[in-house]
Amino acid sequence: MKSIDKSNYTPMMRQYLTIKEQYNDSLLFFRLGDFYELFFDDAHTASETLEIALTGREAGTKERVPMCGVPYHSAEGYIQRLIDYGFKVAICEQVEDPKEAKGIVKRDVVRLITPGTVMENGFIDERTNNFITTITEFETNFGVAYCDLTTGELYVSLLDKNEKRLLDEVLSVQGKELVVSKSFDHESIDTLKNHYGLTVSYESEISPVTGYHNLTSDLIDSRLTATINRLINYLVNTQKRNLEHIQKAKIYSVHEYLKMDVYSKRNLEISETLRSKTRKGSLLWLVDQSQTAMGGRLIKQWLDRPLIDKQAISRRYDIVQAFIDDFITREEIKKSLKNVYDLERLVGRISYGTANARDLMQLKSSLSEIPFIKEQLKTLNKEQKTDVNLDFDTFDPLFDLLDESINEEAPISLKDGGLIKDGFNEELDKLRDASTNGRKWIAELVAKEKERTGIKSLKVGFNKVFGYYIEIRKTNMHLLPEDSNYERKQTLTNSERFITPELKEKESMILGADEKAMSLEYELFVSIRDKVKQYMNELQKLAKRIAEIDALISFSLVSEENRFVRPKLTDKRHVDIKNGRHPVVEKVMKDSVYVENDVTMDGNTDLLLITGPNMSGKSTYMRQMALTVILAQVGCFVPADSATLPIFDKIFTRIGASDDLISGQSTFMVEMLEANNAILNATADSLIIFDEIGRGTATYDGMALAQSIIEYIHENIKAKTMFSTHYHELTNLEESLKRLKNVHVKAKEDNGELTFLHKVEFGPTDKSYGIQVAKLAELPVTLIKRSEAILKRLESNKESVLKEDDYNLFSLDFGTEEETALSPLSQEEQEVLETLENTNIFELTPIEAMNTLYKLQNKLKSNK
Ligand SMILES: Nc1ncnc2c1ncn2[C@@H]1O[C@H](COP(=O)(O)OP(=O)(O)OP(=O)(O)O)[C@@H](O)[C@H]1O
Repeated sequence: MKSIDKSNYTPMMRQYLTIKEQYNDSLLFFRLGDFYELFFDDAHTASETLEIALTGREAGTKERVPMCGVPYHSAEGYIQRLIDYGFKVAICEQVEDPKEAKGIVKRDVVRLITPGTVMENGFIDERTNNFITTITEFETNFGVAYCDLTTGELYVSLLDKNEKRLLDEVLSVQGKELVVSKSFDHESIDTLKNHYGLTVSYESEISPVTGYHNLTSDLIDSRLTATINRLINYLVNTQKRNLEHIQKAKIYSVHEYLKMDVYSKRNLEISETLRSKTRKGSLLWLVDQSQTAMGGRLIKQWLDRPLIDKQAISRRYDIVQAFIDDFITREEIKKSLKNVYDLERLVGRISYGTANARDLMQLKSSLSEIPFIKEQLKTLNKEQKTDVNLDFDTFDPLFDLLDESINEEAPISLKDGGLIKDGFNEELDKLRDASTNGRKWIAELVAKEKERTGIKSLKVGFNKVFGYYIEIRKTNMHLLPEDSNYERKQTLTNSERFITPELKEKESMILGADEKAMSLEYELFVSIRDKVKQYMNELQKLAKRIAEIDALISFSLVSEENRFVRPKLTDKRHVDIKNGRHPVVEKVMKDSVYVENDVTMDGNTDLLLITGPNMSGKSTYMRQMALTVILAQVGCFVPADSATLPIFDKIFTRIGASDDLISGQSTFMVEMLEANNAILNATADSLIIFDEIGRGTATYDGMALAQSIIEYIHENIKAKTMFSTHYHELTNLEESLKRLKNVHVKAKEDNGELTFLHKVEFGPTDKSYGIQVAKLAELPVTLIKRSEAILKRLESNKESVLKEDDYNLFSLDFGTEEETALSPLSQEEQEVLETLENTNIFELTPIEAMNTLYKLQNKLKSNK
């Protein structure tokens, strides 16, 4: 907002402007009575985004100030919408009692809600972490830290100073917000902001914040500490409260995990599908059958960071196997887990001070299951020789405390009573008795007065203006004895309302007791909540253990349901998958059966060159391999009859549609950049998957590039590589490259009808069947015939290159002579012919040729 001369404004507006100056990049929700109001530009933005009316307010100046507002009690939904759009919202409240205010009521921002700092339950997906990330630049490194404020998890790492890796890491975390210093001026920030819509916030301070020293006390490297401090400073400054639940920072290194760049993760559809961006249809969707939100979040984290440590992977296999073998125990634990709530986020809310009585009830319900789960796991460890971590408490005293104190039917509100059980606190019981006795006295009074006056319809009511009253219908007024000590309070159309001194006396006793009880209940509740807080670290540990058990049970369920097998991890560089499947394609196939395929790369084979018709299943075969490796390295079983696999260090993929990772680049350029990335970073322990690399340029260029990339990998990198291509000429490489094998996906042609068999076999394919696929796509018969004729000519030509005079454009036969003779050419038809005449077919790639034909055909169709 431009700087404004405040002197012309009313005092309230001046107060607004002063506060707004400090929150320039946020929408300021300014509390006025029962509304949060927004002014000036904020009002324009909010009214457009929220589709609410834009009004104006007198503010001392000539023109009214633009304004819009939302009721404070329903503000949550509006705030959520703004946060979803990537805005930040500063909540400005009255911070003193208006009755005590001298002049204008003091107001201040009590909290800044940003996409990475939302705590509210309904705002965020319960099965996804809400991470906020930070980057700090050092001489030779980037420090990266991220935190989920709702669960308190905190991670930190040092990366080599490489922009691409930095971008990859930040995108891998899938944070909702990024915090950097204002001076952090790197291209990747623009990419993250503009291309990926990440909210970027600024925090300069990296000196330690008081009270949070323990988070970094284990860190020896001052760069890690500085990185974390920036994040903690930002969180404390925005939340303006104690964030005790943030856990000690966990140091990680990207070298401890299977590396995949963001492009590969997206293309392999690990946590969402490429097209619809939904969870359904992704690998995560398939393997997440967890019972708790914590388990769900952990599976997502695992899929993002598969392991490379054989022992750690095998430990997970052992537990998955144990849960398959002892499915009775698994079912028992599964049933128990259904009653376990999101402990991590509950603890977050307890520490944050926003937990209500229902949250504590959820905690109690969760704790009630823990002793049983622990017993079951103990037996599992003993009988199945597993290594499930049992170093967690069963929290008996905490359970007892919650059980004695919190009312099972407690309301959400903390101020209206009903939170605490009878018998928990003597004083509360007394107050409740007083209130109950008072009410009993009133009930007796009604009976007594009815009897005395003979008025059957006499009743006692209550309203906020004058409390308890006796009500008598006007038609019965003559029955009221003269000596009644009734004092008239209100006359209605049909009745009169009275009070009596005794009634008022009891009333003040009841109301006094109620009020005292409610505030005592609140005090008791807060003190119980504070007691729970003391168990915070232990509860967080419990949450971790439960999440792991839940995730491994999920793997066992998925493995059993989908016929997955335990992989054999080998130290040799062998891949031997028998009857492997693409787990997600198989799962969603309804009418047909997935054709199982082997992947065989023994110690002497590094590259599989895959040929086969379009649509035969080349990409699916390669994706199947990548997903199998990922599943194996997260500790899940894999979709095959048997699988022997090495542990891969990195996966590189270039599959399918063009990606928009690096904006402003052509598909071919992106493809080359990705190929280069793989070539520079892959090792002999990596897996490279290249789908038709080189197809995006002219045939000979593409083929030459594809061949040299294959040769380079074969000679210099020796990574296990799957390379699909339509350049059949490349299959000859098998003769010269010893560690390359041809495989092809089979298809069958009967009387010109093509059937895809999806079966992968050794050897090159004999034909590409491109024209048959075009036929399946129902291109016009005349066009298909013409391409068959051209193909024949090309195939009969030994040099496989058409000479100009082999190919007379004017002999094109798209219709009978009579048809063309009868109708003179329209303008469109004329243009089609001219384009054809002027097109140099020898400069076109097959795809460009298809596109050209498609456009021409559309032109002809539009002419009809
Ligand atoms: N093993 C299989 N069993 C059953 N169906 C399969 C199998 N593999 C692939 N398919 C089906 O065939 C379709 C095409 O597969 P895919 O995209 O892998 O072909 P492609 O050979 O890579 O094609 P193109 O060369 O045109 O890119 C898939 O959508 C899938 O439904």
